[in-house]
Amino acid sequence: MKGDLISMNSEKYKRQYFMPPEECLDWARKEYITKAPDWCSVDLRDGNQALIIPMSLDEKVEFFKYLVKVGFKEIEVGFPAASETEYTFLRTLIEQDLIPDDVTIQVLTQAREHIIKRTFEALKGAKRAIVHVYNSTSLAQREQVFKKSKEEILKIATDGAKLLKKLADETEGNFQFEYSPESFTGTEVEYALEVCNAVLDIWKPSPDWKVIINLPVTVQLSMTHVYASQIEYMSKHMKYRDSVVLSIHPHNDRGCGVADTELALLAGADRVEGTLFGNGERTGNVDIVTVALNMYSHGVDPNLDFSNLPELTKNYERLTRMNVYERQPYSGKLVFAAFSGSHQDAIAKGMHWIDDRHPDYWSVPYLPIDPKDIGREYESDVIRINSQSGKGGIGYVLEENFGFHIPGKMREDVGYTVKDVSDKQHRELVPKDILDVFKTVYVNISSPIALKECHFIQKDGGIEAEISLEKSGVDKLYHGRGNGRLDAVSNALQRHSDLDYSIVSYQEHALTVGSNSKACSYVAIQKPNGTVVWGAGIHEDIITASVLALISAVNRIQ
Ligand SMILES: CC(=O)SCCNC(=O)CCNC(=O)[C@H](O)C(C)(C)COP(=O)(O)OP(=O)(O)OC[C@H]1O[C@@H](n2cnc3c(N)ncnc32)[C@H](O)[C@@H]1OP(=O)(O)O
Ligand SMILES: CC(C)C(=O)C(=O)O
Ligand SMILES: [Mg+2]
Repeated sequence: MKGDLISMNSEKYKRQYFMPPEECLDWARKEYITKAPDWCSVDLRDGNQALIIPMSLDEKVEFFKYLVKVGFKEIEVGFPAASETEYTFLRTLIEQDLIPDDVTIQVLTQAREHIIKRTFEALKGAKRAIVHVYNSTSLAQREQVFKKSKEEILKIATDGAKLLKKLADETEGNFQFEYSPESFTGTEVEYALEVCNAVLDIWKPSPDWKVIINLPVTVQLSMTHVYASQIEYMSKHMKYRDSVVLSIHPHNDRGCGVADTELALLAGADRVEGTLFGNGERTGNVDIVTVALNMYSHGVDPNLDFSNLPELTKNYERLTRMNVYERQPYSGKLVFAAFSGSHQDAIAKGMHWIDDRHPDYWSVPYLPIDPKDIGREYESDVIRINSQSGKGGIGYVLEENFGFHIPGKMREDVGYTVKDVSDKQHRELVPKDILDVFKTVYVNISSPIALKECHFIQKDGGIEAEISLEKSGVDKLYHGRGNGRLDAVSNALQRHSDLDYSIVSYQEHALTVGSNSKACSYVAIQKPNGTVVWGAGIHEDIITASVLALISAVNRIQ
């Protein structure tokens, strides 16, 4: 029942897409994408046309170079008839010989005579180019924008195709053609096929001169399986199929750009047009970084190099004035970050498992790929500490950054201490903060008792300790005897005070990070009521480190 306050009304909507006329579900039986498609970046065209401030000439040149560096072999560089900058950019690429031999540029034009002519003018001197022509074919565009019949819309496409052929014949250069029935997802599938086949009949492609037919998700109107079925239908029924590169161009209106791309590849698509980080009209074009790295995580080489994704992200943000969302797959600042304790624990154990067993494949819980492969750092990107964190993650930070191998039981104690600081201060703690907390609370604690000196002699099969301690500004000597040095010191301490405890844990190791000449010891003492208190000591001398750890624990009792 609709209440007075509800102003949304789903009844005003109906589905605007068209299912293919026969069942097309072969794609559903395929499990994963087994080889990289041909990639075409449309950052400099579709991405650029969606920016608040389109890129300047210099910015486009710089962006083009990054796309080449990433490994794109086809790059849609613009809509040369759109503006002076677009035109000049294309001329700059050609005249300054900025296009590598293994890269083909692509330009977009509407199927309108003067725009196609202007496009060919802009292409003069290009050794090679893909000329991409489009017109809208959807029911909505036919009825509302063009007010033309199906036959008239088909004629726009075929007239455009004829003009491309004519001008390409008259212009020096190696031209490949691409046709897009724009707004394909709102077009009756059989009609889209008829238009594409009519264009192909004009171009008459061959295996040596293939034509690209691009079936865009201009606007995402359906669930992903519908698009997959549409692509499968088009692939099965398209004429000259062996001479056609079947391309897709998903947008992301329903948030399914990546899913559409992946299922369309299963359904027979050969080529993907998209952008870095999913920039593009409205909700964007498909994010090629995500599709490529999804493939990579399945063990398939995407043929694109994202090994320094943080740098690419930074340059992209600078040049487009857009922000990459923190949770954008692979590239977002937080996408490898684990704040929560159980995730951190599993990641830390997984990383040790990888290190210890040296497996030749990656498998770490919560990390679908190795962050290092794309230039991310475990230390700063993965384990991040706040009040949701746990002993595993906090111990991992202290170990990886500062070399402390804190005993398992002590980790729990340190974990609660550290997360409590984050909780009270209501902020994330960086590794240096965590080190500060650890040192302030546990290490070389010298109040109320401070160690001044300590000497040992071996006597009558045991060890005698003489320790000089300062308490309340007064130095005093204490003597004790035990089986070992620590035992002797502990007995000295207990004989001359009202302290009552027993040592229940002792561990030590060399500190290999930061200072390689120091040792760290950890001591746990237990009071008669069962309470366990930990202390740590750091010193050049391993014995002194252990005495400092004991005194730290004793001081923490008081
Ligand atoms: C889905 C996409 O991303 S498609 C790419 C869209 N990108 C852009 O449009 C960016 C660049 N575009 C431009 O700079 C301009 O639109 C231009 C230079 C191409 C054309 O500008 P203008 O001549 O001012 O016309 P405008 O863009 O308003 O186009 C409207 C006319 O083109 C027609 N038209 C639009 N697309 C097409 C097409 N693909 N084929 C044929 N005619 C078309 C419209 O029906 C309309 O015709 P009308 O004048 O008879 O009413
Ligand atoms: C020009 C076409 C391919 C386009 O950008 C779209 O349909 O989204
Ligand atoms: Mg588009």
